[in-house]
Amino acid sequence: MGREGGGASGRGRCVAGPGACRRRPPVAGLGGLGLWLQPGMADSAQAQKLVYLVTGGCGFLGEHVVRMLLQQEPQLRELRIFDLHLGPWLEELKTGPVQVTAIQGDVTQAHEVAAAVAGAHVVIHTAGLVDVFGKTSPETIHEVNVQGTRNVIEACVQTGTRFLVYTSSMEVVGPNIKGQPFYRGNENTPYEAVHRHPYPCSKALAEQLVLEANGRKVLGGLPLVTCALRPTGIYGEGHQIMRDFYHQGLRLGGRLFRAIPASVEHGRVYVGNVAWMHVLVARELQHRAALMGGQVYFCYDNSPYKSYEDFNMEFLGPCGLRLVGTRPLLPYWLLLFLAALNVLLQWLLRPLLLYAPLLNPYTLAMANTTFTVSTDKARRHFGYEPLFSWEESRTRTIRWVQAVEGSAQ
Ligand SMILES: NC(=O)c1ccc[n+]([C@@H]2O[C@H](COP(=O)([O-])OP(=O)(O)OC[C@H]3O[C@@H](n4cnc5c(N)ncnc54)[C@H](O)[C@@H]3O)[C@@H](O)[C@H]2O)c1
Ligand SMILES: C[C@@H](CO)CCC[C@@H](C)[C@H]1CC[C@H]2[C@@H]3[C@H](O)C=C4C[C@@H](O)CC[C@]4(C)[C@H]3CC[C@]12C
Repeated sequence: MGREGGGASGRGRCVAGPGACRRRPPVAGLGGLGLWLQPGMADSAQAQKLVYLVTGGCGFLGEHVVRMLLQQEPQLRELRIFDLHLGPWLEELKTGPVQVTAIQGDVTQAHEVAAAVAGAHVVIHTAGLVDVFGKTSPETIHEVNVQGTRNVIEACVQTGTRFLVYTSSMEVVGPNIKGQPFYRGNENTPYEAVHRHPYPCSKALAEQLVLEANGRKVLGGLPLVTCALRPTGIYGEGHQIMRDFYHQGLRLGGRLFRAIPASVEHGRVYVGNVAWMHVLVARELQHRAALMGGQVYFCYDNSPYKSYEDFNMEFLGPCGLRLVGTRPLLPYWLLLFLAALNVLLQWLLRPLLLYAPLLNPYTLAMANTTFTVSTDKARRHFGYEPLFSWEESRTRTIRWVQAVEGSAQ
């Protein structure tokens, strides 16, 4: 089978700045948080021989990947979790049959990365700075997302690790700076991937590095096999932005005000399915290197196509919030003005405090531009089917928001 590339390749331009097998379903409910409980549920009948490293393993997605690996990867012998900030929840994982090694480290430090990678069979690189709110400088975003990824690749080459899965992003493709819609497109849909914001620029550069590294000889002479997963907007247990919207709604007396037309579709995917896709890709990359090496895959599931705000209401609605208005309450030009004002305020206040509201010109453009995917490439290449139905994903997320509510009282 030939390479699938072309259209939404994401090898776009940055115009500014440096820069199938379904196994046991995860067990629900961790202290009411809806996170998964049981560590080390790997099937003991199969040989446990592989060492996996998850960078960013304590982040929103990373934690789900870690728990999913422990539940769904029978070949796992040791799981290394590498993160700048280690979570206390890691302790509970250490009692299971799989050796869990927590490594506090920084991806920008090549020697720390190399030490963590040495001896690992597979690296899942999810660590990154996700910042579209101006909290971090463009230089730092570039350093962590691009140089950090370069360090991971070099560590694989130097230490002989052959399989690398990179968590990329839909933003590698778009929405682009022209705000052109990408309507239910796939990995081959033509689209002008041109970015200006530091975050998508950094993800695009990092993804390119990962894909170009496919086939490089690692220590021992065998080829490195890489691929990149591009989630759309991830939601689910632990999603900070959902939490922010929820608290904003509570502050506004249980209301959120519609700012985006209901007709603008924004792609969303459940975190459990994104984690499952990572586990499956990591496993199948070892058997289907010729087909999967150097490929990109959008992360998808059966979550409905909706606007960003309407989608959030699927969870926030049952938790008592209401979205006011069937149309945006403010005209777009006024929203844009407020977004620009926020940028000015952020700049003025910077010496005193960090002002980083959800609304800025970039987030407004993101939310206001249709970007949805419809693809079956992951199913065709490595048998991916979502592990969680939409109903399950929704229920789990609602339960988690309700627990956030409980803990806030
Ligand atoms: N959240 C989304 O909607 C989304 C969508 C598409 C892609 N992604 C990608 O998924 C990955 C994970 O995103 P997330 O939403 O879980 O973000 P997150 O911030 O929750 O997790 C990122 C993790 O990386 C760690 N990290 C940051 N800098 C590091 C460094 N220098 N060294 C080591 N670890 C470091 C953080 O401590 C954190 O635990 C990112 O690469 C992001 O670009 C996220
Ligand atoms: C104008 C506001 C009125 O309610 C709504 C602002 C919403 C924004 C804060 C979010 C809209 C789209 C989101 C992004 C998208 O889902 C995909 C992303 C890719 C990923 O790699 C990182 C997260 C994000 C950039 C995500 C961030 C939040 C939005 C911009």
